[in-house]
Amino acid sequence: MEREVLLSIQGITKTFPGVKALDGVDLEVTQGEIHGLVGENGAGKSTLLNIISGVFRPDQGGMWLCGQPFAPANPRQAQDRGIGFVHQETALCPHLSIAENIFLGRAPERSLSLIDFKQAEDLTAKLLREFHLDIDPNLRVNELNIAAQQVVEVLKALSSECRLLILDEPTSSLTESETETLFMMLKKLSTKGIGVLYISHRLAEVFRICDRVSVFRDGRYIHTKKVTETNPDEMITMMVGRSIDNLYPPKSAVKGEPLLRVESLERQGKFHDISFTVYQGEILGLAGLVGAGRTEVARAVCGIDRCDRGEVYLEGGQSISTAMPSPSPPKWSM
Ligand SMILES: Nc1ncnc2c1ncn2[C@@H]1O[C@H](COP(=O)(O)OP(=O)(O)OP(=O)(O)O)[C@@H](O)[C@H]1O
Repeated sequence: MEREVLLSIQGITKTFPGVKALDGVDLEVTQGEIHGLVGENGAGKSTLLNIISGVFRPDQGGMWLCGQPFAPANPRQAQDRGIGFVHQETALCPHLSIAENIFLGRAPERSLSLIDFKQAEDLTAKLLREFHLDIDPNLRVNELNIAAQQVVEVLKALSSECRLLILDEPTSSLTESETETLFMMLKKLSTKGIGVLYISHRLAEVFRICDRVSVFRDGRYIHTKKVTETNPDEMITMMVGRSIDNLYPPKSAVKGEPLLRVESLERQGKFHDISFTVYQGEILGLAGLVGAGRTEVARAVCGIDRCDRGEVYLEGGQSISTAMPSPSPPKWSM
């Protein structure tokens, strides 16, 4: 079934002193779709989001929301037309409650223009229940972790009857289970017909959550594809503008001497059975989501935090104790 176009962007250009951030870009988001926007750093994604949300005015080009011309002069106008924005860093008031944040600037009123806090609280509780979120609407935002704050941002956008929700790198500070909660919310929004524009550098997420994905490169719109009809390699090729074979230079298959060997490192509740070796001339990445234990492992290897079990060996087989935090990190012999 053809979905109706929610947001249509045509020929948008935006120049900052010395740089053309957007060069005649087009984009179409349909109702109820989760639309990924990907591109390398500096591709122009944030500039476009800022134009849609009324922060910047374009130099050229036009936008249409539900078929009507859309040219917000400021974020308030964009919000009034149904644009919701969840920022990478949440923009909530930390000392106000969840309900107060959600209804800030447009709280329900009683007689004599007094704010009806009870109604704001009830409406917030209803929104939270709708997403199966067991959070007290009266909690102050500074008592919430980043994930819960982001949930509040999403609910804030929804309570203002948003038609298009824009999320900019929403999972960068979330754990795996928090990411799942966010995805559950986004799926639910899409079933209500709300369009979602999802900006992320994490292609695996884009392929998991999005229906279609658009690629930008150097301020230009490149292509839009259904995620079922493309793959991460093709996306990367479009993002960087050359074949994926050239993306990373070939590496030497010959390993140098082992410099650091970590064996069965364990710290209760933090990480378990971590073993790896780093060889001369090698770059070893520790990947994982927030809360996966990467920082904790690195701190333990450096002797900053203690471990319950395991060994760390330096070049030449010298073992360093991981049982107690070192007064000073071990000296690496290079
Ligand atoms: N306010 C600004 N003033 C001057 N130049 C800017 C401004 N905002 C963005 N730019 C420039 O415009 C270009 C596009 O930047 P933009 O932030 O939109 O890219 P992006 O795709 O969002 O990158 P990232 O993924 O790193 O956020 C870059 O060259 C950037 O330096």
